[in-house]
Amino acid sequence: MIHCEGLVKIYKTDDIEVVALQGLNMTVEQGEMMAIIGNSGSGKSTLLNILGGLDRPSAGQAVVGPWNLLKMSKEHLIEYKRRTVGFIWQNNGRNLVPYLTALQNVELPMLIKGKADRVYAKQLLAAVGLEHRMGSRLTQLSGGEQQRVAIAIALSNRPLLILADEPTGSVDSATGEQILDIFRRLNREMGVTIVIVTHDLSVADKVDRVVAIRDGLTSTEWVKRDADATGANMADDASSTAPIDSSSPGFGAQHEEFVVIDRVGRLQIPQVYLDEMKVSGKAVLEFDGRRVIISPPEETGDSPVQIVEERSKEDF
Ligand SMILES: Nc1ncnc2c1ncn2[C@@H]1O[C@H](COP(=O)(O)OP(=O)(O)OP(=O)(O)O)[C@@H](O)[C@H]1O
Repeated sequence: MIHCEGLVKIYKTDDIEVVALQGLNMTVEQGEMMAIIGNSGSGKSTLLNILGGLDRPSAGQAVVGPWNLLKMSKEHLIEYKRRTVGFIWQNNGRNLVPYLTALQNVELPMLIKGKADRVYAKQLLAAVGLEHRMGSRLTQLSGGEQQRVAIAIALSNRPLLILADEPTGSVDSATGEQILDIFRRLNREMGVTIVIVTHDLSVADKVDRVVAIRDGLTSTEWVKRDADATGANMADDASSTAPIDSSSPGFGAQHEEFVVIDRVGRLQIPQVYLDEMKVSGKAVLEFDGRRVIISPPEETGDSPVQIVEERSKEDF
Protein backbone atom coordinates (compact mmCIF):
# COMPACT_ATOMS: atom_id res chain seq x y z
CA MET A 1 0.00 0.00 0.00
CA ILE A 2 2.76 2.44 1.01
CA HIS A 3 6.25 2.23 -0.35
CA CYS A 4 8.89 4.84 0.54
CA GLU A 5 12.42 4.49 -0.69
CA GLY A 6 15.27 6.92 -0.18
CA LEU A 7 12.71 9.53 0.82
CA VAL A 8 14.25 12.96 1.39
CA LYS A 9 12.58 16.10 2.68
CA ILE A 10 14.55 19.31 2.98
CA TYR A 11 12.95 22.41 4.46
CA LYS A 12 14.54 25.65 3.34
CA THR A 13 13.93 28.76 5.39
CA ASP A 14 16.01 31.83 4.51
CA ASP A 15 19.62 30.63 4.75
CA ILE A 16 18.89 27.52 6.79
CA GLU A 17 18.26 24.04 5.40
CA VAL A 18 16.78 21.35 7.59
CA VAL A 19 17.00 17.77 6.31
CA ALA A 20 13.92 16.31 7.99
CA LEU A 21 14.01 12.97 6.13
CA GLN A 22 17.40 11.67 5.07
CA GLY A 23 16.60 8.84 2.65
CA LEU A 24 13.93 7.00 4.59
CA ASN A 25 12.71 3.54 3.58
CA MET A 26 9.42 2.13 4.73
CA THR A 27 6.77 -0.24 3.46
CA VAL A 28 3.26 -0.63 4.82
CA GLU A 29 1.08 -3.48 3.65
CA GLN A 30 -2.54 -2.99 2.67
CA GLY A 31 -4.78 -3.62 5.68
CA GLU A 32 -1.94 -3.18 8.16
CA MET A 33 -2.28 -1.10 11.32
CA MET A 34 1.10 0.23 12.36
CA ALA A 35 2.66 2.94 14.48
CA ILE A 36 5.62 5.25 13.93
CA ILE A 37 7.50 6.38 17.02
CA GLY A 38 10.55 8.58 17.47
CA ASN A 39 11.94 11.52 19.39
CA SER A 40 10.72 15.01 18.80
CA GLY A 41 12.16 16.35 15.55
CA SER A 42 12.95 12.89 14.13
CA GLY A 43 10.71 13.46 11.09
CA LYS A 44 7.49 11.62 11.98
CA SER A 45 5.06 14.41 11.12
CA THR A 46 7.03 15.27 8.00
CA LEU A 47 6.58 11.69 6.79
CA LEU A 48 2.88 11.70 7.64
CA ASN A 49 2.33 15.02 5.86
CA ILE A 50 4.03 13.65 2.75
CA LEU A 51 1.95 10.48 2.86
CA GLY A 52 -1.19 12.60 3.27
CA GLY A 53 -0.32 14.75 0.26
CA LEU A 54 -0.03 17.86 2.45
CA ASP A 55 3.66 18.29 1.72
CA ARG A 56 5.85 17.35 -1.23
CA PRO A 57 8.97 15.21 -0.86
CA SER A 58 12.27 16.73 -2.05
CA ALA A 59 13.60 13.46 -3.53
CA GLY A 60 13.24 9.70 -3.40
CA GLN A 61 10.17 7.59 -3.86
CA ALA A 62 6.83 7.78 -2.06
CA VAL A 63 4.11 5.62 -3.53
CA VAL A 64 0.67 5.02 -2.01
CA GLY A 65 -1.33 2.44 -3.94
CA PRO A 66 -1.28 3.63 -7.57
CA TRP A 67 -0.25 7.19 -6.62
CA ASN A 68 3.32 8.43 -6.98
CA LEU A 69 3.44 11.31 -4.51
CA LEU A 70 6.64 12.78 -5.94
CA LYS A 71 5.40 13.10 -9.49
CA MET A 72 1.73 13.74 -8.98
CA SER A 73 0.16 16.80 -10.60
CA LYS A 74 -1.72 19.34 -8.44
CA GLU A 75 -5.04 18.05 -9.75
CA HIS A 76 -4.17 14.44 -8.95
CA LEU A 77 -2.98 15.49 -5.48
CA ILE A 78 -6.39 17.02 -4.76
CA GLU A 79 -8.04 13.84 -6.04
CA TYR A 80 -5.71 11.73 -3.87
CA LYS A 81 -6.51 13.73 -0.73
CA ARG A 82 -10.24 13.52 -1.43
CA ARG A 83 -10.44 9.84 -2.24
CA THR A 84 -7.57 7.90 -0.75
CA VAL A 85 -6.60 9.34 2.64
CA GLY A 86 -8.30 10.35 5.85
CA PHE A 87 -6.42 12.44 8.41
CA ILE A 88 -6.81 12.53 12.18
CA TRP A 89 -4.92 15.09 14.23
CA GLN A 90 -4.26 15.56 17.90
CA ASN A 91 -5.88 18.96 17.60
CA ASN A 92 -9.56 18.40 16.90
CA GLY A 93 -10.08 22.05 15.98
CA ARG A 94 -8.53 21.28 12.60
CA ASN A 95 -11.29 18.80 11.81
CA LEU A 96 -14.41 20.05 13.50
CA VAL A 97 -16.84 22.95 13.39
CA PRO A 98 -17.85 23.75 17.01
CA TYR A 99 -21.35 25.14 16.34
CA LEU A 100 -22.46 22.15 14.22
CA THR A 101 -23.73 18.85 15.64
CA ALA A 102 -21.67 15.66 15.46
CA LEU A 103 -23.83 14.46 12.56
CA GLN A 104 -23.56 17.77 10.67
CA ASN A 105 -19.79 17.68 11.13
CA VAL A 106 -19.60 14.24 9.55
CA GLU A 107 -21.92 15.31 6.71
CA LEU A 108 -19.97 18.50 5.98
CA PRO A 109 -17.09 16.97 3.98
CA MET A 110 -19.66 14.89 2.07
CA LEU A 111 -21.60 18.07 1.22
CA ILE A 112 -18.45 19.80 0.01
CA LYS A 113 -17.94 16.93 -2.41
CA GLY A 114 -21.54 16.97 -3.63
CA LYS A 115 -24.17 15.25 -1.52
CA ALA A 116 -24.40 14.21 2.13
CA ASP A 117 -25.11 10.56 2.76
CA ARG A 118 -26.99 10.76 6.07
CA VAL A 119 -27.36 7.01 6.43
CA TYR A 120 -23.62 6.46 6.04
CA ALA A 121 -22.81 9.41 8.35
CA LYS A 122 -25.00 7.82 11.04
CA GLN A 123 -23.35 4.45 10.47
CA LEU A 124 -19.94 6.03 10.96
CA LEU A 125 -20.97 7.74 14.20
CA ALA A 126 -22.42 4.45 15.40
CA ALA A 127 -19.15 2.70 14.46
CA VAL A 128 -17.24 5.06 16.78
CA GLY A 129 -19.80 4.57 19.58
CA LEU A 130 -21.56 7.93 19.29
CA GLU A 131 -25.03 6.86 18.21
CA HIS A 132 -26.48 8.64 21.27
CA ARG A 133 -24.64 11.92 20.68
CA MET A 134 -25.30 12.50 16.98
CA GLY A 135 -27.44 15.59 17.67
CA SER A 136 -25.04 17.14 20.19
CA ARG A 137 -23.05 20.20 19.24
CA LEU A 138 -19.31 19.77 19.34
CA THR A 139 -19.03 22.10 22.32
CA GLN A 140 -21.23 19.67 24.29
CA LEU A 141 -18.90 16.74 23.66
CA SER A 142 -15.84 15.68 25.67
CA GLY A 143 -12.36 15.67 24.14
CA GLY A 144 -12.53 11.90 23.60
CA GLU A 145 -15.97 12.14 21.99
CA GLN A 146 -14.75 14.96 19.72
CA GLN A 147 -11.83 12.78 18.69
CA ARG A 148 -14.28 10.01 17.81
CA VAL A 149 -16.24 12.46 15.64
CA ALA A 150 -12.92 13.30 13.96
CA ILE A 151 -12.40 9.59 13.24
CA ALA A 152 -15.89 9.35 11.70
CA ILE A 153 -15.11 12.42 9.54
CA ALA A 154 -11.83 10.91 8.41
CA LEU A 155 -13.78 7.87 7.25
CA SER A 156 -16.49 9.83 5.46
CA ASN A 157 -14.73 9.68 2.07
CA ARG A 158 -14.30 5.90 2.44
CA PRO A 159 -10.49 6.20 2.45
CA LEU A 160 -8.13 3.28 1.90
CA LEU A 161 -5.63 4.85 4.29
CA ILE A 162 -6.03 6.62 7.63
CA LEU A 163 -3.13 8.76 8.85
CA ALA A 164 -3.32 9.71 12.52
CA ASP A 165 -0.89 12.20 14.07
CA GLU A 166 -0.84 11.78 17.86
CA PRO A 167 -4.54 10.75 17.93
CA THR A 168 -4.41 10.05 21.68
CA GLY A 169 -2.17 13.01 22.53
CA SER A 170 -4.77 15.16 24.22
CA VAL A 171 -7.03 12.61 25.90
CA ASP A 172 -6.60 10.59 29.11
CA SER A 173 -5.18 7.08 28.90
CA ALA A 174 -8.56 5.28 29.20
CA THR A 175 -10.01 7.40 26.36
CA GLY A 176 -6.81 6.89 24.38
CA GLU A 177 -7.21 3.15 24.72
CA GLN A 178 -10.84 3.40 23.60
CA ILE A 179 -9.78 5.36 20.50
CA LEU A 180 -7.13 2.78 19.62
CA ASP A 181 -9.69 0.00 20.04
CA ILE A 182 -11.95 1.84 17.58
CA PHE A 183 -9.04 2.06 15.12
CA ARG A 184 -8.44 -1.65 15.52
CA ARG A 185 -12.07 -2.47 14.89
CA LEU A 186 -12.25 -0.22 11.82
CA ASN A 187 -9.04 -1.77 10.56
CA ARG A 188 -10.41 -5.28 10.94
CA GLU A 189 -13.98 -4.63 9.80
CA MET A 190 -13.42 -2.10 7.00
CA GLY A 191 -9.91 -3.24 5.99
CA VAL A 192 -8.62 0.33 6.12
CA THR A 193 -4.83 0.68 6.43
CA ILE A 194 -3.91 2.77 9.49
CA VAL A 195 -0.64 4.59 10.21
CA ILE A 196 -0.38 6.23 13.62
CA VAL A 197 2.38 8.66 14.61
CA THR A 198 2.73 8.76 18.37
CA HIS A 199 4.80 9.27 21.49
CA ASP A 200 2.42 6.94 23.31
CA LEU A 201 4.26 3.62 23.66
CA SER A 202 1.12 1.82 24.85
CA VAL A 203 0.03 1.98 21.19
CA ALA A 204 2.40 -0.94 20.55
CA ASP A 205 -0.10 -3.14 22.28
CA LYS A 206 -2.74 -2.41 19.67
CA VAL A 207 -0.85 -2.40 16.37
CA ASP A 208 0.76 -5.08 14.18
CA ARG A 209 4.09 -3.30 13.92
CA VAL A 210 5.98 -0.35 15.37
CA VAL A 211 8.67 1.44 13.37
CA ALA A 212 11.09 3.82 15.06
CA ILE A 213 12.41 6.82 13.15
CA ARG A 214 15.71 8.31 14.22
CA ASP A 215 17.21 11.39 12.54
CA GLY A 216 14.95 11.08 9.50
CA LEU A 217 15.62 7.37 8.93
CA THR A 218 13.83 4.21 10.00
CA SER A 219 16.07 2.57 12.60
CA THR A 220 14.33 -0.23 14.48
CA GLU A 221 11.15 -2.16 13.95
CA TRP A 222 9.04 -4.29 16.29
CA VAL A 223 6.73 -6.85 14.76
CA LYS A 224 3.99 -8.47 16.78
CA ARG A 225 4.58 -12.20 16.94
CA ASP A 226 0.87 -12.89 16.78
CA ALA A 227 -0.88 -10.00 15.09
CA ASP A 228 -4.23 -11.26 16.39
CA ALA A 229 -3.16 -11.23 20.03
CA THR A 230 -4.13 -7.66 20.83
CA GLY A 231 -5.19 -6.40 24.20
CA ALA A 232 -2.59 -8.04 26.43
CA ASN A 233 -0.71 -5.75 28.77
CA MET A 234 2.72 -5.29 27.22
CA ALA A 235 4.00 -3.41 30.25
CA ASP A 236 3.93 -6.64 32.28
CA ASP A 237 6.49 -8.37 30.12
CA ALA A 238 8.47 -5.35 28.94
CA SER A 239 11.63 -6.61 30.62
CA SER A 240 11.55 -10.05 29.04
CA THR A 241 13.43 -9.15 25.85
CA ALA A 242 16.46 -6.92 25.80
CA PRO A 243 15.99 -4.15 23.24
CA ILE A 244 18.57 -3.66 20.48
CA ASP A 245 19.11 -0.14 21.73
CA SER A 246 18.90 0.24 25.52
CA SER A 247 17.42 3.69 24.98
CA SER A 248 14.66 2.14 22.85
CA PRO A 249 11.38 1.09 24.46
CA GLY A 250 11.72 -2.72 24.09
CA PHE A 251 8.09 -3.74 23.82
CA GLY A 252 8.45 -7.17 25.38
CA ALA A 253 8.10 -10.79 24.44
CA GLN A 254 5.06 -10.27 22.21
CA HIS A 255 7.17 -8.27 19.78
CA GLU A 256 10.20 -9.31 17.82
CA GLU A 257 12.75 -6.53 17.42
CA PHE A 258 14.70 -5.94 14.20
CA VAL A 259 17.22 -3.39 13.05
CA VAL A 260 16.18 -1.94 9.68
CA ILE A 261 18.63 -2.47 6.80
CA ASP A 262 18.03 -0.45 3.67
CA ARG A 263 18.33 -1.54 0.05
CA VAL A 264 22.01 -0.66 -0.15
CA GLY A 265 22.87 -2.37 3.15
CA ARG A 266 22.90 0.60 5.52
CA LEU A 267 21.70 0.25 9.09
CA GLN A 268 21.72 2.47 12.15
CA ILE A 269 23.88 1.27 15.03
CA PRO A 270 22.52 2.54 18.36
CA GLN A 271 24.69 5.31 19.79
CA VAL A 272 25.05 3.44 23.10
CA TYR A 273 26.75 0.55 21.29
CA LEU A 274 29.09 2.90 19.45
CA ASP A 275 29.94 4.64 22.72
CA GLU A 276 30.65 1.35 24.49
CA MET A 277 32.81 0.11 21.62
CA LYS A 278 34.47 3.52 21.36
CA VAL A 279 33.76 3.48 17.66
CA SER A 280 33.44 6.74 15.85
CA GLY A 281 34.00 7.62 12.22
CA LYS A 282 35.15 4.19 11.10
CA ALA A 283 35.22 0.57 12.23
CA VAL A 284 36.36 -2.84 11.05
CA LEU A 285 33.72 -5.12 9.57
CA GLU A 286 34.16 -8.89 9.59
CA PHE A 287 31.95 -11.69 8.34
CA ASP A 288 32.48 -15.10 9.97
CA GLY A 289 30.17 -16.98 7.61
CA ARG A 290 27.08 -16.38 9.75
CA ARG A 291 27.49 -13.08 11.54
CA VAL A 292 28.66 -9.60 10.72
CA ILE A 293 30.95 -8.27 13.44
CA ILE A 294 31.86 -4.66 13.96
CA SER A 295 34.96 -3.79 15.99
CA PRO A 296 36.87 -0.62 16.72
CA PRO A 297 39.96 -0.46 14.48
CA GLU A 298 42.45 -1.31 17.27
CA GLU A 299 40.50 -4.38 18.47
CA THR A 300 40.53 -6.50 15.30
CA GLY A 301 41.78 -10.04 15.75
CA ASP A 302 40.54 -12.79 18.01
CA SER A 303 37.99 -11.11 20.20
CA PRO A 304 35.21 -9.34 18.37
CA VAL A 305 33.44 -7.04 20.78
CA GLN A 306 29.96 -6.58 19.38
CA ILE A 307 27.71 -8.63 17.17
CA VAL A 308 25.25 -6.37 15.48
CA GLU A 309 23.67 -8.49 12.88
CA GLU A 310 23.02 -12.15 12.26
CA ARG A 311 22.35 -13.44 8.75
CA SER A 312 22.46 -16.60 6.80
CA LYS A 313 25.20 -16.99 4.18
CA GLU A 314 22.63 -16.89 1.38
CA ASP A 315 21.86 -13.27 2.22
CA PHE A 316 25.30 -12.18 1.06
N1 LIG B 1 7.81 23.68 7.82
C1 LIG B 1 9.03 23.48 8.30
N2 LIG B 1 10.04 24.35 8.05
C2 LIG B 1 11.29 24.14 8.51
N3 LIG B 1 11.66 23.07 9.25
C3 LIG B 1 10.70 22.16 9.56
C4 LIG B 1 9.35 22.32 9.11
N4 LIG B 1 8.62 21.26 9.57
C5 LIG B 1 9.48 20.48 10.26
N5 LIG B 1 10.72 21.02 10.27
C6 LIG B 1 11.92 20.46 10.87
O1 LIG B 1 12.08 19.14 10.39
C7 LIG B 1 12.50 18.25 11.43
C8 LIG B 1 11.50 17.14 11.59
O2 LIG B 1 10.27 17.70 12.08
P1 LIG B 1 8.95 16.84 12.35
O3 LIG B 1 7.87 17.78 12.75
O4 LIG B 1 8.70 15.96 11.20
O5 LIG B 1 9.39 15.95 13.60
P2 LIG B 1 8.51 15.04 14.54
O6 LIG B 1 9.26 13.76 14.69
O7 LIG B 1 7.12 14.97 14.04
O8 LIG B 1 8.54 15.87 15.89
P3 LIG B 1 7.42 15.98 17.05
O9 LIG B 1 7.33 14.64 17.68
O10 LIG B 1 7.99 17.03 17.96
O11 LIG B 1 6.15 16.42 16.38
C9 LIG B 1 12.67 19.12 12.67
O12 LIG B 1 14.01 19.50 12.76
C10 LIG B 1 11.79 20.33 12.38
O13 LIG B 1 12.29 21.48 13.04
